[in-house]
Amino acid sequence: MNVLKFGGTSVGSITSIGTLLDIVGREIQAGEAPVVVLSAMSGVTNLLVRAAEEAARGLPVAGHLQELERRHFEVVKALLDAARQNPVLTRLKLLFHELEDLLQGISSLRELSPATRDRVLSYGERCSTFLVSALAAGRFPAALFVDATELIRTDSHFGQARVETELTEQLIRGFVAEHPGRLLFVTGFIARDAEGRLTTLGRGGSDYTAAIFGAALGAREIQIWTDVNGMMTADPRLVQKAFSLPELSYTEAMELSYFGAKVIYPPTMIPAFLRRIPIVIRNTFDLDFAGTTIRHDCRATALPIKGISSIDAVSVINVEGSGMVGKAGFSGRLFSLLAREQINVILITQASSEHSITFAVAPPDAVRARQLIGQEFELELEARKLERPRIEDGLAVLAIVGENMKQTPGIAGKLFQALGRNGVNVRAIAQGSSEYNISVIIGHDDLAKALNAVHDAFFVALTKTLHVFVLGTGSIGRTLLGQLHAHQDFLREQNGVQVRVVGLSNSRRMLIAPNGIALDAWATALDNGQAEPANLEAFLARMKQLNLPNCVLVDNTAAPEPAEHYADVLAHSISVVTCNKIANSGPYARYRQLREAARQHGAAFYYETNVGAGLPIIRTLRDLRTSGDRVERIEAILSGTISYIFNNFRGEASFAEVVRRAQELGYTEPDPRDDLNGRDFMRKMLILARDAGHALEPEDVIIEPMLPEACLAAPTVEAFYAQLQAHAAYFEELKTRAAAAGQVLRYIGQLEDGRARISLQLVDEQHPFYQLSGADNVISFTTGRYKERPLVVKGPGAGAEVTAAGVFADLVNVGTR
Ligand SMILES: NC(=O)C1=CN([C@@H]2O[C@H](COP(=O)(O)OP(=O)(O)OC[C@H]3O[C@@H](n4cnc5c(N)ncnc54)[C@H](O)[C@@H]3O)[C@@H](O)[C@H]2O)C=CC1
Ligand SMILES: N[C@@H](CC=O)C(=O)O
Ligand code: NA
Repeated sequence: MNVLKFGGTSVGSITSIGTLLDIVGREIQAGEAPVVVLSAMSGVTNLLVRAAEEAARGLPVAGHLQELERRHFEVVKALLDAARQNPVLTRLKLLFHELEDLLQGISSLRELSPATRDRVLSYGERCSTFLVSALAAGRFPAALFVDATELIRTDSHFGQARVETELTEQLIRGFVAEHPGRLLFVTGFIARDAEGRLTTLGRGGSDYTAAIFGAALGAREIQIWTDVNGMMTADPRLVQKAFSLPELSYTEAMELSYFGAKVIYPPTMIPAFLRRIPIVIRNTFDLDFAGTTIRHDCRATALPIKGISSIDAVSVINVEGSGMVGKAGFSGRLFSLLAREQINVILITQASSEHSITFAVAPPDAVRARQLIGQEFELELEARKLERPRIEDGLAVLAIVGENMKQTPGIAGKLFQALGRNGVNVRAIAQGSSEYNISVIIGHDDLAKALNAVHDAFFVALTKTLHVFVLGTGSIGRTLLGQLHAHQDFLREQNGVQVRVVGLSNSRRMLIAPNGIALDAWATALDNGQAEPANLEAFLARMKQLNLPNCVLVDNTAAPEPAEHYADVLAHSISVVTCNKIANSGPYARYRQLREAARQHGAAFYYETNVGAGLPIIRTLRDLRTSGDRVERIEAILSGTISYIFNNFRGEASFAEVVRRAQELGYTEPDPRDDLNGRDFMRKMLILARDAGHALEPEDVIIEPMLPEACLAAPTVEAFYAQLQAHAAYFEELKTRAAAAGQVLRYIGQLEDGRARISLQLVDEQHPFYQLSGADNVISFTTGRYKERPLVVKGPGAGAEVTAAGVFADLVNVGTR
């Protein structure tokens, strides 16, 4: 035999009651008649609470009563033949009259005692259960309405009475024995004390009723029919990727439901646990969902945690002072006091110095708790052995739960890493010695971010979502967005990373869409009504305010403004990926500051494309140094543009024409003068020198210009081209001289003994830099280990495709680090 409990939404509407009766019918067909336990219709308990409270204040309650009647009568009229409606409506009317009298009494007395309140609330279950049993009788003649107050005996703790198990079980068994073959429809939530006064089992107590009946009757399983797909890995309203759990142990279910996941009322677990009866949570509105089963013999899973629960509002109280140190019984006094005053303590931590105790309570309890402590510990406070307790508000609890934690090291590490990398400050930590639960107190504003980041960290079989804000949709930005679009499926399947572009800006327009911008339609999206005029400050402020997990800013501009903000962005634990060289090649102090900010706040700062575009140069240099090698000398060609020019300055084409072609091919900086005057190369040499350990400033890099003075002085790009053309003879002469000597022109950077310089050189066939084509870069590292034959990286070092690919790789590295 099974016990089936249906929650408020399952008895809340004409359609759901139809489904409920089908589910009962299926059970009967499958074998035995179940015991059916019902909640009040959805919303009815709240309505009764309001009616009782308003009656106690002398307010009129007729409206509430009418609403109650309407909800129930509507179902009777829709689901019962006209001929059979009358007796049902009459009996319901009778119940409503009783309720009305009761409310009138409350109103005259202007008083609502807990006992009376319980009586008022009981009408919810009594009406719904009578109603459903009457509807069922047409289809199942064995249907019988059972008022659980006849069978469940409790103490007199109104509002949350404690069940007298032995007596209750006897009564239930006796009743069932007297009614063989009947299909019982039992009121949930309500019971009675020894004096015959009505009591209730606490909010959500209908689940408990089902478990009590299940345990008394030795049910095969207790089914809790609700409106969600069982217990989930996290609150699905906050974590989109939360998924339903197929199985849980009683302890896990208890831990998850104490914190937030209101799918099942925690005390329900106890009778089921004691008799080892599985509890199956099913969804009345999704019959295909197989359910979450809570049982003692769960199958082993590889996942170290089962779920993440949360309480979104708590206050923390800090009690500290020398008076506590080594004082046996101090915490006993403190917590007995709170228990006596019915203040529920959610979480406790005590430092091993015993100098302070921190505990969390629901915000409405905080001030009272502080007052009580003030009274109880008055002497200690006077004697300054205790500080006045401090209350901190605006906090939340996040807890990871799972029995597997016990056997798995590194769980706490993973939790704190996910929190740390997302800049979530942990205010207090508690781990039960049972190791089923690690709880942390964090800022309420960080809760959604923290839940998602922790969910991504533990449920790695799912994809990790990077929330990306992109600056710049020019040559590189546009190409990057195209590559991300083309490879998003592969990235998700192979790397477990999903890139969600949530912000996009160029110098004209910007758009922020927290659910993501379609990567095949970003250009039109930037032009449509949701987008707005660009404003870098507002863009970055919104990015910080959204506080999304695994967040990355990608800078594909050549502008100085974004670089001004990197340190602040990193300080918000938002990673930065950039192909813009400005931040790394400005003052050395800023170069240091960015690394420090990234390190301190767990963010990544990746800029592989700052040197040699997609070629692995920054990474190679870092690997050399982290593995203990010492860079003695760097020799490099790092301007793709100039490389292209010298490789193609042949035949008829003038120097100016070749420069123009380099620009058209996307090798140059947005302003090609930055390439030809050596500034772009200087930035790269400076970044390399710094990454190699030298604290150089921009002016320390010596640039031997390769252009005549007039070209360098050109005030505009067009004037620049005109000057190049005007100096055609100069460049021809350079070319002829080189050819005559069997040499080629190369613009080469060198770093040795901490000194960096860039110069125009003529090299012959013997030189390793002789053989280059296209926009090739080449870099040779002479190091302690690569001494005789240097380590050389060579290949295309400019161009939109290779650069965007380098940015892409950096982004994936943020996701998989
Ligand atoms: N072309 C190449 O081979 C390589 C380029 N890079 C770097 O890539 C970066 C971008 O180059 P391109 O795409 O060629 O430039 P681009 O001129 O084509 O595009 C720049 C984009 O940045 C936007 N922008 C400018 N200021 C902005 C601001 N304050 N806020 C938001 N957006 C802003 C512009 O509207 C434009 O969409 C440069 O920093 C360059 O040094 C790095 C390695 C190789
Ligand atoms: N304009 C640059 C592009 C790469 O940084 C170059 O020509 O090398
Ligand atoms: Na690179």
